[in-house]
Amino acid sequence: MRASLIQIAVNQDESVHARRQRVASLVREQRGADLVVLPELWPVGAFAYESFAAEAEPLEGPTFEAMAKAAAEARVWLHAGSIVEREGEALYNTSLVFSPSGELVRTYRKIHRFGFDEGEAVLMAAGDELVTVPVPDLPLGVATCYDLRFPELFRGLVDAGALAFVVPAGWPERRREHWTLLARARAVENQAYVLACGTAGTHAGVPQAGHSIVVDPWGEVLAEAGVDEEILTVDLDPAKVDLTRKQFPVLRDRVLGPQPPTRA
Ligand SMILES: O=C(O)CCC(=O)C(=O)O
Repeated sequence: MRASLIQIAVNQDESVHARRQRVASLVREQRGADLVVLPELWPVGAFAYESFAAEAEPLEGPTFEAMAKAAAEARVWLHAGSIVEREGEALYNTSLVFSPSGELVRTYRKIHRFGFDEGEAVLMAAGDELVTVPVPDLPLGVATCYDLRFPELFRGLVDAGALAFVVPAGWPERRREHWTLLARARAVENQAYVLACGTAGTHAGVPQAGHSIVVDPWGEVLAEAGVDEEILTVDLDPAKVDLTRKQFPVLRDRVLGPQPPTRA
């Protein structure tokens, strides 16, 4: 299974509309991949809090339209990162996942909002549902950015059958070491692939970490981006998850939680 992570530069000198067009064409260029992943809140910028309300979209708004079309044209599973979703008065940080026919198959509303008593934590409502995506051979568990700091969410996704985690983010440069360390930790402790796709550039005065990263179920880094816009393309072997879990069956030794489902 071939995956492409598109680490988009999110700078405020590009309009949301122009970025949407540009990203749609980058997705179309990934034809031949099985899975394409985009970062968190790439239309508006994860730290552009002052623009959240103005750029909020209904679920089936302009980003949905552009990404559904791009997924169908490229014939890929597309984790289209997240948008500021408006439902009634509430805003959510909502990820959209499309099938290769361009059908919206899953949405995920970020559960852990970042900012403590500011920013996203006060402007957005929290999701409350774990979400997995039935990609053939490699079921995905999804999480968003700050969620990476909460291992219980990932354990829940393993219990729901995830063999790989997709984590779109807009992680800031000043905590880049945490980003790569936590991505590897989630892979090692759950014996699963981690595909963590961040943003490049600077918006709202916050330089982004870049360094999108793909980690295998043994914790080896398969690919890691630099700080600029970049596309990472990696080949994943779903059998490696089963093999790692069989050869070093640490998940079987869990005392405090349920056993993950066994696969034939
Ligand atoms: O946890 C962090 O250090 C960054 C999280 C973040 O930027 C976010 O969730 O938007």
